[in-house]
Amino acid sequence: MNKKPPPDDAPGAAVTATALTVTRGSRTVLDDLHFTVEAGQVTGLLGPSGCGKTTLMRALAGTQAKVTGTLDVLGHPAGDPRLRHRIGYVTQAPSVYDDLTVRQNLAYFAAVLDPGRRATARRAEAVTRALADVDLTSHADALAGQLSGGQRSRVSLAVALLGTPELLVLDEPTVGLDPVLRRDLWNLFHRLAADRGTTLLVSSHVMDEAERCHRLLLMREGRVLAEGTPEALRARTHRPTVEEAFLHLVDAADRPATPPEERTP
Ligand SMILES: Nc1ncnc2c1ncn2[C@@H]1O[C@H](COP(=O)(O)OP(=O)(O)OP(=O)(O)O)[C@@H](O)[C@H]1O
Repeated sequence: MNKKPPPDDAPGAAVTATALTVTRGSRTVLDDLHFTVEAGQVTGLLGPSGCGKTTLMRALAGTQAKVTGTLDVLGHPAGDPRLRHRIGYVTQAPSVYDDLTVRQNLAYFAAVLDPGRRATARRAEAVTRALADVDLTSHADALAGQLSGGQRSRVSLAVALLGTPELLVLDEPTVGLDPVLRRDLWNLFHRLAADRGTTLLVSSHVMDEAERCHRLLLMREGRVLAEGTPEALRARTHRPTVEEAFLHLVDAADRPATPPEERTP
């Protein structure tokens, strides 16, 4: 699994949320969230479908309307134009051009990020590196439209890696991938954190992916149920797996508060 421990001299929080609330339509979809995402670590954002993971990621990337509270990202308010090149956000739907090859897709996005003739060599280098990062070098000349779903989502990830972002926000990047590709991607996430100091926030609704993360944000129904390392969550709940810890926390949250007269002294 290659889950290296985070460095001892971790540089603090890359993201800090205080009273973060988001409404969509008439619904409060994120309700008074307080959490941090530690810099240089892989943080898993886990919770059932519909709990608000995508909404939280959109808020971080600055693409979500009706956000209140404080959301500080790399020292700036979320959505600040200065963050544009410092964050890589990969949505669930791969954003690639089907009629271009993998390399042409990357070259196109590289030209948007780093335009001009003088940057030609730098762009070529960035494209080659991003292709290698996601293990698509051998498919560089294939049309994106002829790739499998997993390969297409890796092209999207490669696009996000072009600008060497400090914060990578990945919305369910391993959905639909076979176990070998899932393992390879998690290894890549850990290499990015360990070798480049990248901060990663990776969402998933598959609880077994939790064990691969340095830290977790467990969400449910628009709230953060728990935050911490997988080890701490297991220890706190006396459960052997994060999945069981999560279910225990859900049950505890659902249990009506014990009336005072029934409490043991
Ligand atoms: N455009 C919208 N208008 C109103 N409500 C929305 C809109 N988009 C999403 N929602 C609601 O917001 C809630 C959170 O959705 P969100 O997509 O953030 O959840 P999620 O945890 O990412 O789910 P999934 O794992 O299925 O992608 C859901 O209850 C959803 O129905």
